[in-house]
Amino acid sequence: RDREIVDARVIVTCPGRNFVTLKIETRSGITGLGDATLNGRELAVASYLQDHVVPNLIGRDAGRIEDIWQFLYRGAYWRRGPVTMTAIAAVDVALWDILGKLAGMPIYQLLGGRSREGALVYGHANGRDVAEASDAVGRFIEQGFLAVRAQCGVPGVKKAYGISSGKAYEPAESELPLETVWSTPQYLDIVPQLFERLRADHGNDVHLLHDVHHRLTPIEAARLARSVEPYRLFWLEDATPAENQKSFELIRQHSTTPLAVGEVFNSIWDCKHLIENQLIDYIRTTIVHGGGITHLRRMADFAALHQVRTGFHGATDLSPVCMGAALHFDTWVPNFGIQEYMFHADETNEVFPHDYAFHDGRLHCGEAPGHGVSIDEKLAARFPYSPKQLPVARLEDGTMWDW
Ligand SMILES: O=NC(=O)[C@@H](O)[C@H](O)[C@H](O)CO
Ligand SMILES: [Co+2]
Repeated sequence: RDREIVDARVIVTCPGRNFVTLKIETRSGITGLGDATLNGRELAVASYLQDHVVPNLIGRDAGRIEDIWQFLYRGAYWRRGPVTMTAIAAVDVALWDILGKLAGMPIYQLLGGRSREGALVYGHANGRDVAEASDAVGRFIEQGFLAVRAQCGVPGVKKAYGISSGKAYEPAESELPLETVWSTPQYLDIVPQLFERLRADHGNDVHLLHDVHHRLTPIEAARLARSVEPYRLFWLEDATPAENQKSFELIRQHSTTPLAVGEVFNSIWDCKHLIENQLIDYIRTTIVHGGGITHLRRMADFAALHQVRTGFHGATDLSPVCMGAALHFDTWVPNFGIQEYMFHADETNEVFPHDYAFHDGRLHCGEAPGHGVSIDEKLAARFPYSPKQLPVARLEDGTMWDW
């Protein structure tokens, strides 16, 4: 009876950017938190939880994590999709958090214990041109990062993905989507120049990553992957949209550049073909959008069978609650690859006190029971939701493209 769920509340707050958080409370007073943030579609998940999931939670045993996952996945009837799986993830992570507090153990211990000291992370360096991007990479190396993602502006393209020139990068910056214009030919020319310069300026030891962000066709992606081979990237991410998982065969045929994909996936079915045919090297699907710890454990174990490693998405639109849970997962998972780490805004960190910490190029989860992240609800209430959507991209002739 102590573990009976007596309350579950959805908290929408905007400290620096919008976040949706689910707080589940048990009869014993122990509470758990789950991130439910879906950038640009936050209120859809808030309503899915508030109106359709929470009524199903009251009265259940918080310890029945798997059964609640199966109930919410199969019981929704309309299976999968980012809204459903983000809502399920929020419940799942909150229940793992409660279990940790009941057991007096950090979540990594519940999963099977520590497999490493800290999670290798990569930071986001960007610049309007190659020189500015190289300076930004240098600053991350000075901060102790062992891995850095580098993005640079594309001549003739305003507001290309990933370019914030200095301030923190927050793509969902307008109430309705910002329309950007995209040019592939210019991009295919500048990226190899960027990495040639980065290797010349910073040497071969630092791990360098790049995010194509879905903007190439498979053969263009194959060409880019081959053209950056001399610079030995840690990975080339989202090289082409992956609804057609087979399209990655074309990239694989032409290059040994490691490939990462999956931040927009929400279940194992989105990447089963990619993984079992070893078309990728890292799976990016993360806990908040991929159905929580319960489902990500299945995905990671399946990936391990095919020597595919994890590379969790970790942008600022995934809250510290997700980062906390992700780091416990990263600490346990045997086939760990790397963890994306963008700095949250100060207000975000104040609303979500946490015990993870960065040092020696790695993020270290804390030892607190559960995932170690809490929420200051009074402070959260001072940041009302502010409608924001992600940009869109069109080609120069107006054709709708991928951002
Ligand atoms: O690899 N990281 C990314 O691609 C992110 O910057 C995504 O554009 C945002 O999280 C979308 O909300
Ligand atoms: Co990405």
